[in-house]
Amino acid sequence: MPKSILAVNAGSSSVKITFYTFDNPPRTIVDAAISGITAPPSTLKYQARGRKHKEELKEKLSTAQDAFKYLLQRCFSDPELSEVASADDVEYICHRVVHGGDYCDAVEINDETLGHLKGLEDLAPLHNFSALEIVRLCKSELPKVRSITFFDSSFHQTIPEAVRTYPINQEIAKANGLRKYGFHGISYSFILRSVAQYLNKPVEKTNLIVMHIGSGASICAIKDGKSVDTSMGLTPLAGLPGATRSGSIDPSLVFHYTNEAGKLSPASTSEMHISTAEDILNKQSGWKALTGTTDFAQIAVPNPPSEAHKLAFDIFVDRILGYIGSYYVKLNGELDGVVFAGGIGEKSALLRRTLVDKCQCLGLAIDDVANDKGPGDEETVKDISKGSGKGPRVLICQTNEQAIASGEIEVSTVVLGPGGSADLQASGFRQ
Ligand SMILES: Nc1ncnc2c1ncn2[C@@H]1O[C@H](COP(=O)(O)OP(=O)(O)O)[C@@H](O)[C@H]1O
Ligand SMILES: CC(=O)OP(=O)(O)O
Ligand SMILES: [Mg+2]
Repeated sequence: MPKSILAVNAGSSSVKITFYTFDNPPRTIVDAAISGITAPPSTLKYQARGRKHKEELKEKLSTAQDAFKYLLQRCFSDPELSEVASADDVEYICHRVVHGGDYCDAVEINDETLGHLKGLEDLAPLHNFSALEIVRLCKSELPKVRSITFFDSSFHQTIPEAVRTYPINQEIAKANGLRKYGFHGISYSFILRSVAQYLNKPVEKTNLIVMHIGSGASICAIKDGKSVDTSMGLTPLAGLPGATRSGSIDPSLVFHYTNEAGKLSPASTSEMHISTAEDILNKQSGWKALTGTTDFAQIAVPNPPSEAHKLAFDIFVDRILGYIGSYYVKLNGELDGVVFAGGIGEKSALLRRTLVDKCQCLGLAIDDVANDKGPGDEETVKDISKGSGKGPRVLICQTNEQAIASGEIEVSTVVLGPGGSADLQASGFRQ
């Protein structure tokens, strides 16, 4: 029987997996996701062969690894999916890894690349550790299957030097790799391709401001099909606030928060060295600190349950507007569209309307009916702009980071060969 490709996306609050056929082009066999890992009970979404299923899970899945094991078992034990019954049916596992340092391309996992990636774990404390734990699990429990890692940061290698450089001592900056990397690049790559196709424009002539806003939130300015700026930085902490992240703050705040903040966190292990300050800003801030919930669906409501919920909403709107204004100027006002994506961007009509109403001076306008309805299940891109087509479009894109494995997006030079015969050496994987 032909083998399959498994794609894994470990986000900060969710794990999503998709099995694809190893064909050209690949077809989806099954999509399964667990969300709400940081706000139990977790929810399972499962979709295969036209069957759709959603359930609240009784099992306590508090880590990405537990969620991944659960999802894998669920797919392998589905009697209707004979083509993915065990690890023997899988040719490759494609992992989304958030921080890839200077890697421009995907890499195949071996002892050397795994060692290199381990060195980057501290730079994405909510992500790389979990993703690499899944990589390690696959290595030990599915040893015959080759693992390929794709990086969120690769898409942003085109950011100009003046934008990616922090104004600090450059010897120290270069020695320690201290620069803006940017993340959510696998998603931005998928969105760029999908939106360019939708607008009937060549990718290399497409100019967009894209928001990927979920538990982690970022925004990206894309000029002529290339990332020219993005709100996240050295780590995914910079820029917009998120479910548990503060986003950008005055760096000096760390020294005034508490004199304990510089110490290593009690949660630090020999695997992960994160300071109390990093723990507070990454895991104990954002919506959780302001309102007690990490679920933005409880915040983005017409009548917020408390002043704190309203404040959280207003803060998010304020920070996003700041970036839209800045990126509009950086793109010289030459904009094909503003795109909403990610869990919040795709689902919150209220946030989209509030933001677009405040961007009228940029020529943006929203169609309330289309906005309230949102995209249909099979609709990757939906136009929610008001008006005849003049001015930048306002779009929703249902992003798909697992599509890294489908070969449809150009995260790197990697091409999974036709008919399932991938030649890793020739196709640009570093081994
Ligand atoms: N209807 C909704 N309105 C507003 N926010 C929502 C809604 N549904 C889900 N969300 C938000 O989307 C987040 C998940 O986004 P997602 O991009 O899937 O997660 P991750 O960052 O883990 O990849 C949830 O934590 C929740 O805050
Ligand atoms: C980079 C990042 O924050 O990812 P996620 O939104 O999946 O947590
Ligand atoms: Mg995500």
